[in-house]
Amino acid sequence: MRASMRALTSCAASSSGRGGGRGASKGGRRPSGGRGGGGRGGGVDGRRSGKKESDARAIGEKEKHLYFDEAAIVVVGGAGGDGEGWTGQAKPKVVKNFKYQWGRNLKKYIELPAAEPADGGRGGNVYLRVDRTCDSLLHLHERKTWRAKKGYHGSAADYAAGGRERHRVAPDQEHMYIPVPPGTVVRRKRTGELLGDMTKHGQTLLVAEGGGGGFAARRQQKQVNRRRNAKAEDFEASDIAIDTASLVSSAGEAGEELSIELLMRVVADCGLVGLPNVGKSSLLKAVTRASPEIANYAFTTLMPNLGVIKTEDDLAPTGESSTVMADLPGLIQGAHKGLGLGRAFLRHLRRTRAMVCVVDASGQDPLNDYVVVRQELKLYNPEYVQRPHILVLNKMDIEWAALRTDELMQGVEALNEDMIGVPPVAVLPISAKEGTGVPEFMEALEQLMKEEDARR
Ligand SMILES: Nc1nc2c(ncn2[C@@H]2O[C@H](COP(=O)(O)OP(=O)(O)OP(=O)(O)O)[C@@H](O)[C@H]2O)c(=O)[nH]1
Ligand SMILES: [Mg+2]
Repeated sequence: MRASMRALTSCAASSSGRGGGRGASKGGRRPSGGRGGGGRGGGVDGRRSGKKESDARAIGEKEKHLYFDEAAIVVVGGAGGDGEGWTGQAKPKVVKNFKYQWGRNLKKYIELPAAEPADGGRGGNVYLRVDRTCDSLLHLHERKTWRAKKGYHGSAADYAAGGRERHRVAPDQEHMYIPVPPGTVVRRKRTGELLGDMTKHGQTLLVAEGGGGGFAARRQQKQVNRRRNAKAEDFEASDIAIDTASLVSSAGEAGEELSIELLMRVVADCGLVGLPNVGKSSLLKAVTRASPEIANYAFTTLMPNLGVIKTEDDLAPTGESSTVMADLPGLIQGAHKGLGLGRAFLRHLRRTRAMVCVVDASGQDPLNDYVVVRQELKLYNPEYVQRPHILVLNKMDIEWAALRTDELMQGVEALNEDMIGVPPVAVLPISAKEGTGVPEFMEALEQLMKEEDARR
């Protein structure tokens, strides 16, 4: 598995639909699914009254983490183009007869029949497409409704086909592709029905189909008439316009419209969990090329960071078979109920196969910290504490932490399954800052992932 390093850029909406630059007027609304964060009110709703502020800004830098992994949008397929109305203007075309020779019984000019009115083309479909350079759903908050292009009308058939030839049917419109990050789960908003789970780069999901084009026909021609009328019967009577020249043509169908909810769960092999400020991001930095923000205060990390574990010779530029590690925001007691950043990111562990629990060995009570983290994981999802994990005792460069290593190791052994779930496969004292013990950690992790692969 591979993943690109996290760079906080919102992916460009590579849609081919009309009005790409138009911001939605009502976007930026807080997505449903009510998350905690009661204390940070004011931001979005307060700003909504602000005049023409872009929605991207309305979300506010600080509140990005509330929105980065969920979004609700409306997708609308393009309407079909209308069938061509018979205007009576199309006249038979008079052209020179190239077979004409003087003296032979051939006409000098011949008449070509008038052009048939053309059917409308199909409207564009709306697809979601996984893009690995995309790392959040933030860009979907900038625009609420995603509408694909309308189909060409029958009258534009020859223009749309780009040639001088007259076409009986206008060509189909291009489709719209909305980029989503790997690990996006898509649901129908009203019913919650699962529409797709998108994990692989390039994977597409059709979410709204474009409408069919309208038909065009002339009534006077008997043969055509029978065929055309049969087609036209598929439509409501009110859709069929009969003009003075007794033409039967129909308007294009409306495109499908659907409200969908998108939810992102990062795709990673293992997740880093622990209380805030214990050095999770520092460890990610030490073992991958990722460069997460590191600072000496709680909740430095607000959104998951991903990194690919460096290989020994670092010879895997394609990242094949490398392990992807996710650094998550810090957990606190009550996180399973939504405290801190709570449930918002606990779901990102869903796809991981293994975990790394980091505790600050220089802290007041590292063993208790470890139990708190395991309990929170268990309360959120009992299955989480059944997955294999490595316990990392970090900040061993601090003297008093190093002095109590043995005591901590023994303490861990004494913990029972009720408190921590399955025991750790390894307990490793390291210093993420200075790099001591990091090679051993990488080895243990590689071993663990190999075993996990073998088990599958
Ligand atoms: N002495 C020492 N300090 C460390 C070590 N690892 C991390 N730190 C420091 O601990 C502080 C927190 O580190 P982070 O990596 O940001 O911790 P975190 O767990 O990601 O924190 P949150 O994202 O807030 O949950 C920073 O000041 C680091 O420099 C270590 O091995 N030794
Ligand atoms: Mg961090």
